[in-house]
Amino acid sequence: MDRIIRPVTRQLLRPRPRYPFAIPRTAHSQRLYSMKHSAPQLKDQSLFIEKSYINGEWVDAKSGETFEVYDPATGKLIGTCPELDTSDVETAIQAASEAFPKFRTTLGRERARMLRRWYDLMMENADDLAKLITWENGKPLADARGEVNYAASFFEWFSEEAPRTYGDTIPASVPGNRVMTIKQPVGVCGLITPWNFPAAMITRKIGPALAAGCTVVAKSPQETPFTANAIAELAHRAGIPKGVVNFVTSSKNTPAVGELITTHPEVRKVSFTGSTNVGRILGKQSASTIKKVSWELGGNAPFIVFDDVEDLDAAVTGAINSKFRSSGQTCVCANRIYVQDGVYKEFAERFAQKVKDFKLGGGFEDGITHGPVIHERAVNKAHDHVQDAISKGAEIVIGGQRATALGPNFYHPTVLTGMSKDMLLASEETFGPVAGLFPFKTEKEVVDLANHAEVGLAGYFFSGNVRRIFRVAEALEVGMVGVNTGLISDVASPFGGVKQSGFGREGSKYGIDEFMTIKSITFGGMSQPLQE
Ligand SMILES: NC(=O)c1ccc[n+]([C@@H]2O[C@H](COP(=O)([O-])OP(=O)(O)OC[C@H]3O[C@@H](n4cnc5c(N)ncnc54)[C@H](O)[C@@H]3O)[C@@H](O)[C@H]2O)c1
Ligand SMILES: O=CCCC(=O)O
Repeated sequence: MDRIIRPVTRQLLRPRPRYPFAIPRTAHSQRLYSMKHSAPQLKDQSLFIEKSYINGEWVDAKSGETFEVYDPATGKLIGTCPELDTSDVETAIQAASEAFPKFRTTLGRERARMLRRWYDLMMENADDLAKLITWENGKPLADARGEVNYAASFFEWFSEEAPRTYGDTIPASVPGNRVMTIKQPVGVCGLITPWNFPAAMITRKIGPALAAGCTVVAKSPQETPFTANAIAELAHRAGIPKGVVNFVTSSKNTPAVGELITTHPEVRKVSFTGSTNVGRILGKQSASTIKKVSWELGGNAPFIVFDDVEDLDAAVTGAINSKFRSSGQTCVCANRIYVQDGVYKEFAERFAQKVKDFKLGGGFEDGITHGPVIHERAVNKAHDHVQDAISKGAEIVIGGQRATALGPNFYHPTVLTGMSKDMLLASEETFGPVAGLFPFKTEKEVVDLANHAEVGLAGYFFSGNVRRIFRVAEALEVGMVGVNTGLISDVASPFGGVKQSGFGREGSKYGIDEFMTIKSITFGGMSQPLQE
């Protein structure tokens, strides 16, 4: 893959894709971008932006400080982004706050059109967005393309929800009263998201926020700010009014920026996706001003295969999809794979065979099925889980080592058998390409094991018995269950967890409610007789 930026002059001469109305362009897109780094060849190189987006402008940190972002596959510098501090983010919050009174009064239909334009622009620029995702996150290009579709689907979906934020009329229990409710936008929202889905985690929050009539300050992850910035540029081109969406970047200042967002009185809602530990900190901070909050936190998903599975190959494929998607770095990845005694051996053989066929490498290389993990700490965590399991009696079927020849962030996809509940992998989210297969005997035993976790995001099982399907789906302590499938992510389906995986639901018909409040209006003296 040619990863050298085209000569700037050719870029400027090239006709730009036009949207069927005048696209406002930022100063950024006129300027010559830096030639100092190698980069994938984007069709529209002006989507690669080393700035933050505040009040409709691309800006630097007032301090002039920046932080560096590296390609996890090659270790090469991608570029730099502004190291915003609290005074910069205060400006973003003020911009969102000033934009709110006007934006909240726009018609749902107008907001629908804005979101639809943003969706269309994401789809028009899908190849470039996918390249940016692969570049800074490492996932294979085909997966990145899938993420762009998924991410854009939240704008499409919530463009359809925006005009339909209905209230109720409610029969009062007080004589003469009439009660109705209206739904109103909660206000300025602070959104904080992780690197594992550089596009989708952001759009899953901004889509419903804007549909509801809120304005936002989104803090993008320090590992993957460039995808977020490209999405911000598309917001600009889609005509989202200035101040309505603000994208801020920070690395070492993140805790201070997070504290500002979660304690600022003008911010009325915080929605965070990330680890349970950071969620706990943000939760405490948000309590200071009693914000409305949504927490999409860590998982440790059980994946159960019962002896009565109808199609063992489908269960193997489901487990592969669930475990190894994004090299094991999704919050809904299977972390503990429980297989009943009667099919354990056969399942393990077929599962390991599929993993042998994986091709590990840089996400831009042809034929690659799995890329690097995000950084060396992630490799170390995966390896620690493997070493811990081996020291407690597990066996390596395949993998179990760093793939050092490819680079420091690569780990061989690994399958372990003979797992037991005292191993680290049973209680901690690995967030890496390590599959541990745990044998079990009974339904009761496995449901107890599955529920023996502080978190409860997703759970999966394969069974051909309809009574068992209902029993187990209802008994699992998780927010999302996959029955005879390993893939549950869908804009139409409510996404979220229970226990220490957090609360709130994203996507679906429920997602917009996280950004609205219900106001009841009671009318008194309404039961007079008809006038003669
Ligand atoms: N439930 C979900 O929908 C979901 C989705 C994706 C990822 N996750 C979870 O996210 C974790 C992986 O992502 P991660 O390692 O980037 O998580 P993380 O919690 O370290 O970071 C997530 C985001 O929070 C920011 N952050 C970190 N410390 C902060 C602070 N003190 N104040 C404000 N912001 C702060 C980071 O910059 C990043 O943008 C996993 O646990 C995974 O399960 C959950
Ligand atoms: O990593 C968490 C989100 C994954 C998804 O939405 O499928």
